[in-house]
This record gives sequence, structure tokens and C-alpha cells, in this order.
Amino acid sequence: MRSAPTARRETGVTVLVAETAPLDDVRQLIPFLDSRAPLLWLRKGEGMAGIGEVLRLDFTGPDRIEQASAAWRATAAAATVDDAVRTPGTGLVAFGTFAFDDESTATSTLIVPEIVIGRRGSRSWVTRIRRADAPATGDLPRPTAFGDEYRLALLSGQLGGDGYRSAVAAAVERIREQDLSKVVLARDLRGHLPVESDLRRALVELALGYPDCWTFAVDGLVGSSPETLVRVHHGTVTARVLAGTISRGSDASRDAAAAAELVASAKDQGEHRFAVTSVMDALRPHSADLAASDEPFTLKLPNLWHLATDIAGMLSDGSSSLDLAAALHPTAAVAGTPRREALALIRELEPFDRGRYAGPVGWVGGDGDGEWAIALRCAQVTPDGDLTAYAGAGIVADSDPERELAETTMKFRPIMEAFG
Ligand SMILES: C=C(O[C@H]1C=CC=C(C(=O)O)[C@@H]1O)C(=O)O
Repeated sequence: MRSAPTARRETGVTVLVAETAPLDDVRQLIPFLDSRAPLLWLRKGEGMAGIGEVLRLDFTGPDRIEQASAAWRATAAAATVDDAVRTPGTGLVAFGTFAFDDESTATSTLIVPEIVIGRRGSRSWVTRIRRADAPATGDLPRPTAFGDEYRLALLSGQLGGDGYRSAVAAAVERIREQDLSKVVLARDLRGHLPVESDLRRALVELALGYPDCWTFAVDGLVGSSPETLVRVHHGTVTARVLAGTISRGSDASRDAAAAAELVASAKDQGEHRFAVTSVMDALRPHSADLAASDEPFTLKLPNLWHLATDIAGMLSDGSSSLDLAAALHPTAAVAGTPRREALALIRELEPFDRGRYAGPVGWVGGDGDGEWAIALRCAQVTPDGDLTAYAGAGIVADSDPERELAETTMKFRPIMEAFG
């Protein structure tokens, strides 16, 4: 006779039980969230809200994503799952956020919520997750009213406008002199949120303002990213590469002219090519038929245009979404080319640790499928309300410091609108 499962196996793996059941249509996910510790993954009204925390797995160091992949595989293998809905995001899931730099002091984390409320297409569901030795509960959280409105001043942090222009100029010089083609340099804004601020207010602003982006909240990292690092679903892999940016025009004809200027820009096309090559090179060993859309297309966001390329293929080696995030990170859209030299220059010219900015953020399911974005257009909020936001731009040989500074200002807009 098999003995009842205990919560922790001798191997140190926590044994979880996950049960997914259909729900009547849930139109709004954000009101269900915890106001100070929201877990969210949302695009075009579809996604998942996580409530509570049944398991947290923390990682640091150069192999943080590989460690997370292995720990998650073990956790999923030990879990019992009863999934009556069977769509991406049902069954066992973890939300995750990873530090950008191998040497970052920021922890990389997978969080398994106690409850997931999800919505995809016409289907809504609830997943309850518990440790195997804990009793099952049937209560469903209720949406709650939002806390008071707030506005905070977001001010230049460790790298202000002048410092950023100088850093870009230094990078351009280095690119002209050395064996470096592209480096992505970021600057920071800082602010402080009043005690008890309801982060759901910022999430509503982001989700309504940027519906085509991934609006996310994981362990205080809050934002709306347009860039899909990798998505794995039933043996297929997809990615959306962005690099090359121009601001939206003030009327329809200026806007069309801006998009045309972006397509015609040799500088932006070059910057974009580096990013596509880095993603193709990282994914090719995992997919025999990997293909990229022919020419970059223009992706319209409320604040700017990006050059974009979609990549898709069948997986040939059973990699999980975390395995592929590990293979891809950091792409040339957030680091540069060649990667090692670009990372060294970032460490030299940026006077801060990027934390989770520009790292993978997303979710993974018990079968390893999942969706990961690059954490852009985001801010990290600490439990005592300190907020740091970063935005960067790809620097190549003919970059102009003033224009790159203006580009970072545009990229801060989602966070300025949500918090400022
Ligand atoms: C580094 C950022 O954006 C990247 C993604 C899209 C376009 C980019 C660019 O044109 O420079 C950047 O590579 C950021 O938003 O902080």
C-alpha cells in the first residue's frame, strides 16, 4: 500500500497538489490580486492572477535559470495534478523573475501561488495549489475595492541625463575602437511609494494603456513589456525580437512617416539584426525548422514604434520554456554584440546593478511550457515602497547621445503614466 504523500520528500522537493476547475467567465483579473504582492501575467485581457504563495524557490549566480529549470522539473515531477480545463496556464504553475546579470545581488525567484484565477479565450478557471500535507480548501478569493489613488515623483537615479549622454558617447567611442558592434545602455529613475499603496492601480493603468504588451507583476517587479523572450506550447517555440525604435508621430501622416523612417534607418536595421541573430543562434540547437519572418515589421505601441521580427519553430529536444530562457538570456536586444564584451562595458558604464530589469519574467507550467517576456518598461518596488525603474537603448557606431537619451525617456512613459 502506498503511504500518503508528505509535503517534503527526502530529496528536499516540496510535494504539491494542484487542482484546476472551470469558472464562470471572469472578466477582470486584477481586482482579485493582493494589493501589495500581486502576481500577474496579462495580455489583451487574457492571462493569470496569482493569489497567496505556497512555494518560493530562490536562485542566484550565473546558472540561476538552469538551477530554476532543474528545481522546477523536480517540483513538477513530485506534484499531483488534477486539471479539468487543460489550456496553457492551467494545472501547476509558477510565476518567475530573473536577475539580468550573473553577478547581480537581486534574487531570481519562482513563486507558486495558492490560487490562480485564469482566463483564455472563452474559458476561465481556478487552480488551487497546496502542499500535499495541507487540507484542501474550497474558498475562492473575492475581488476587493482598490486603495486610494497615489502619485509619486520619479527622479533621476544614479545615472542622470548628462551621465547617460556621456555613457553613450563613451560607448560609441569604444565601438569605433574595439571589437564591439552594439551595447545596450540603461539609466534609472527612482521614487518612493506611500505606505499601503495599492499596486493594482498601476497594473490597471498598464493593462489599459498597453493592452498588446505583457503586463506583469512578480515579486514587486511591475511593468508592461512588448518583447516575448520565448513561448513554448505543445512542442512549438516562438519569440518576438524587438530592437530599433522611433517615437510616434503627432498626427497620422507624421506617424506613418516615422514608421517609414524607422524601416529605412540603416542604424536601426543594424541594431535589429544583431538582436535577431542572437535569438536565432540561441534557439537553433533546440529547433530543426526554426524560421524568422522575412523582413522586420513595424510594431506600433502607444508611445513608440519598434522594428520587430517573429521567430517560430518546432522543438526538437523537449526543452522547457525555462531551458530556452536560459539559452537565450541575455539577447542582443538588452546586452549587445558580442555578448561578453557588451556585458563588460555595461558593468563599466552603468553605475548600478540592473536587478531584474531586462531579465526574463513570466510563468512556467508543470509540463515546462510557458511564456517569458524580457522585463522592459518596468519598475521594481521593494516592500517598504522604494521604486526603481530602468530604460535602455541599443548603442551602435552611429548612435547620437541626445537621441538615445530621448529614446529612454519614451521608454519610461508606461511607468511614468502608471506611477508618476
Ligand atoms: C532596452 C530596452 O529596449 C530594448 C527593446 C526594444 C528596443 C530597443 C532599442 O531600440 O534600443 C532595446 O533593444 C528598454 O526598453 O529598456
